[in-house]
Amino acid sequence: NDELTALAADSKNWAMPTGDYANHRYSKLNQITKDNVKDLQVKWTFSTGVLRGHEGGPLVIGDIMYIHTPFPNIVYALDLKNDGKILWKYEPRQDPNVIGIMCCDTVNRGVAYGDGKIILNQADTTVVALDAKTGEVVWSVKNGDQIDGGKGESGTAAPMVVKDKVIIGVSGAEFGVRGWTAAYNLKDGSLAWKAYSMGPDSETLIDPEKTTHLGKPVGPDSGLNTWEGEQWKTGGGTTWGWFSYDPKSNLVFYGTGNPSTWNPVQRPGDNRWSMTLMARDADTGVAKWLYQMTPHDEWDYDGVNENILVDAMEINGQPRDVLVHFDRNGFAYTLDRNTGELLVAKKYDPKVNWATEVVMDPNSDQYGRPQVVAQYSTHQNGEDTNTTGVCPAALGTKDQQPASYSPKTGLFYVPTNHVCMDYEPYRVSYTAGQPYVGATVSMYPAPDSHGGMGNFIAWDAAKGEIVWSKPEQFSVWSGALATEGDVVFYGTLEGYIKAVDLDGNELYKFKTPSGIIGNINTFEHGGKQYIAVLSGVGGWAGIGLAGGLLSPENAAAWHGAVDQGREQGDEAQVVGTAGLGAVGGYAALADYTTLGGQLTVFGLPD
Ligand SMILES: O=C(O)c1cc(C(=O)O)c2c(n1)C(=O)C(=O)c1cc(C(=O)O)[nH]c1-2
Repeated sequence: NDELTALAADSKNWAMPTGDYANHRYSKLNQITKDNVKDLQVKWTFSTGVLRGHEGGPLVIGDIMYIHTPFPNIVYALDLKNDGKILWKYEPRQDPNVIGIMCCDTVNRGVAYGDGKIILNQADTTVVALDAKTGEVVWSVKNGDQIDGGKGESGTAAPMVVKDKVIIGVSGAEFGVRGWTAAYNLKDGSLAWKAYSMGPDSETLIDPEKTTHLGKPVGPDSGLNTWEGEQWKTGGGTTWGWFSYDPKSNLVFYGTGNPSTWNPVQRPGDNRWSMTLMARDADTGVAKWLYQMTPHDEWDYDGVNENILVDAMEINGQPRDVLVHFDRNGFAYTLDRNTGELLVAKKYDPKVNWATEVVMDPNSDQYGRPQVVAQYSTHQNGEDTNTTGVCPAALGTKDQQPASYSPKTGLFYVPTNHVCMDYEPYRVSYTAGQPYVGATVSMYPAPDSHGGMGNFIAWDAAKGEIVWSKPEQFSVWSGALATEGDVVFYGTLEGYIKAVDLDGNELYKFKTPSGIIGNINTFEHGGKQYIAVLSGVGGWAGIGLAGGLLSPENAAAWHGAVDQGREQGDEAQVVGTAGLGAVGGYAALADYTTLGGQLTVFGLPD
């Protein structure tokens, strides 16, 4: 999309949720520098009027800022010439029952702009195009199934506009949804293509001869033959993360999530193509290459995290056009993005213990596969056995919180989790629209470390090495921003926005009204650079606060809803394992912050 490419290239704007097609989240703006960032002041604020977790961040196009909220997914257009005066507001009417089928809070990761329209992917999976000037509905399509009597599909992912299409993902692997990605025509919302994560080739848009996995054709019905019977029909592999796009190859990149259920004993096989990086032609949806990072997942290590595209990265003395992906499973992958060749796969947290390594020898029959440590194999330990001390926890060394890449330093700045877990699989039966989880999880800070649950790190993706690591008390659940002013920003679950220098030294912090799980953005208006962020604690890590689950009564209700069919334990155990294990792990957050959606805009003194 030429208009969008031009808008994104002008650093005054923040025209796409991901900053640019390459997902760099880097800005060439350089008025705010490592020397003056300590002087930052709050310029104006805006309450969204909505509680619960605020993910994503504002878009800025010219004089207008667009922000969105979690359910009910309100969109505001704010006037930058007038301290955020409301130009228009759009509030969709949605069935509130959708709240009950969202696994990890009622989040939404942002709206996209294209062709004079703002595209919203609603919780109930309706996709709406709004006139960017007036907020009027231009078109609206029902993307997923119906909530009542449906399969449990919901929407949280940010759309990406590519050429004349908008790419949309789906959530619901905790409900046995079979994941897919759809492309709609930007003009009128008609469906251009839809590609399932598993199933027959005609539905996965996989060409048995031309689509490759680690350089080899995948062969017929590869999305069927690593499943038992019809299990692929409830196979998970949802697509709720970030998209990236390379105009040179016309490929769209994204990852697929966990196979359903979380109980691995119940679904033998590699469960292709869950946990897979996918490169698809933007016009047709046909897959060029696939790479499954975690065959037969046993830990809920969804593969949906962002793919950051870097041109001509020097690897072993050779320039390669790469894709860099920090997976939930604790390995950071560097691949040739044109061929899917695996170049680097290294742990980005030294505590990762479920696998020793990813095999890099193309001649080995284990090529590309993580080498699982038997002690941490929840499958080998079996149903109703608690596998303890697995690192990372189910929410991964990194979850949805996107990293940033600085072309200036050649390094990645990565918000991470430093959390381990106990995981006990149990048998579940599938009922459409009902939870299909199949494991009880509890989480805690990585043992024998700094005691905190997060680190903010700098990563060298050519070498596969941590350059520096800054400990944080809680997981860093916000997206990072790197800038040409040699400052890197991120937010914390307690609510701080923090600025660090290129060595990770803290230069500035400010406590916003609620925990930050949004992504930090920057823009220029009236000749001045600003920093903008949404506060509003929640997401999976903050579900105890967002879902009100910190009391035994509420936790039991939630636990009962999500872990249906499971016997309840004592009160402490119920709270500890509620919210799919996050409530107990992040309980101390309640000492620092509480709910509230707010935008804060920072700038230098006049
Ligand atoms: O499997 C799914 O469909 C699905 C959906 C979502 C979501 O849409 O938010 C999350 C997850 N899984 C998930 O595994 C996860 O860790 C997670 C964290 C968050 C969040 O926003 O904090 N969402 C989700």
